[in-house]
Amino acid sequence: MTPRPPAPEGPAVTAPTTDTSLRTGLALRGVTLSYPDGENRLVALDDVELSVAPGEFAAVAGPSGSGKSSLLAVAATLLRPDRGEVLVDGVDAGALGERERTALRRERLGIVFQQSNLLASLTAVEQLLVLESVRGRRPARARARAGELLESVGLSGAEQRRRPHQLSGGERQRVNIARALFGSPSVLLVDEPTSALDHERGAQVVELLAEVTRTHRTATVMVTHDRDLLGRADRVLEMHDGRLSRAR
Ligand SMILES: Nc1ncnc2c1ncn2[C@@H]1O[C@H](COP(=O)(O)OP(=O)(O)OP(=O)(O)O)[C@@H](O)[C@H]1O
Repeated sequence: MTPRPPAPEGPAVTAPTTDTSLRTGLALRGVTLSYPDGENRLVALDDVELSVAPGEFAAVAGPSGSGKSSLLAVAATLLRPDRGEVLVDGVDAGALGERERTALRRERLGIVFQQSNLLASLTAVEQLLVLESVRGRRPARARARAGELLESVGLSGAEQRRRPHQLSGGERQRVNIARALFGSPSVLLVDEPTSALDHERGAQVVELLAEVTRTHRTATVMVTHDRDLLGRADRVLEMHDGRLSRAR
């Protein structure tokens, strides 16, 4: 009997999906997620299908408790689904070990959380540069890129030198977006970006997200319960009891 060649090593990067629509951007296929609930389990995501292409801005709306944050946590590879696949640029996150998943997250995902999690003691530009100690880009280059990114989200040189408490809620959210873009992610995941903002500031942040999706070619998913903010999205999806359907 002829011995078989050894199986290729390493993450699923070496074995991308054959479906070309899933090779770039984000895809969730048949994703089901449940949480323990007493004797039973509460189904938070029920057979969810979602593909978002590079340069596409998808918004997910839905009432409180419908599963929006769970969707983002699974897409961010922070929670493993019970069933189904999460593909980032064609890489199946479920096939990766913990370390490789962390690397995937760092290299390909940008995440903007609902609560601004900026570090109180750092200026806006330092919020981005602190990530650099992990990535090892040359300091002068990193500083220049951080400055450019912050400028592109509308923060002047003076604002870039301020600490979070010296910035408005909208400005802090802009820093969060610039920080998420700093690693040049393929996928941008945004959780309720406007919950701490008034309507006008909220609309400006969503406009910015639409713009960065175009210029950075990210596959962007924003979840929100604010229906007034959906106009700028290329596609709107509706979440209800863990099921995702297209609204427009
Ligand atoms: N860690 C957990 N353990 C148990 N149940 C959970 C957990 N996290 C969420 N749930 C439940 O799962 C369902 C979906 O919650 P999820 O937070 O994803 O909804 P959501 O649409 O983001 O809600 P909101 O808009 O209020 O943030 C809810 O019924 C919630 O109570």
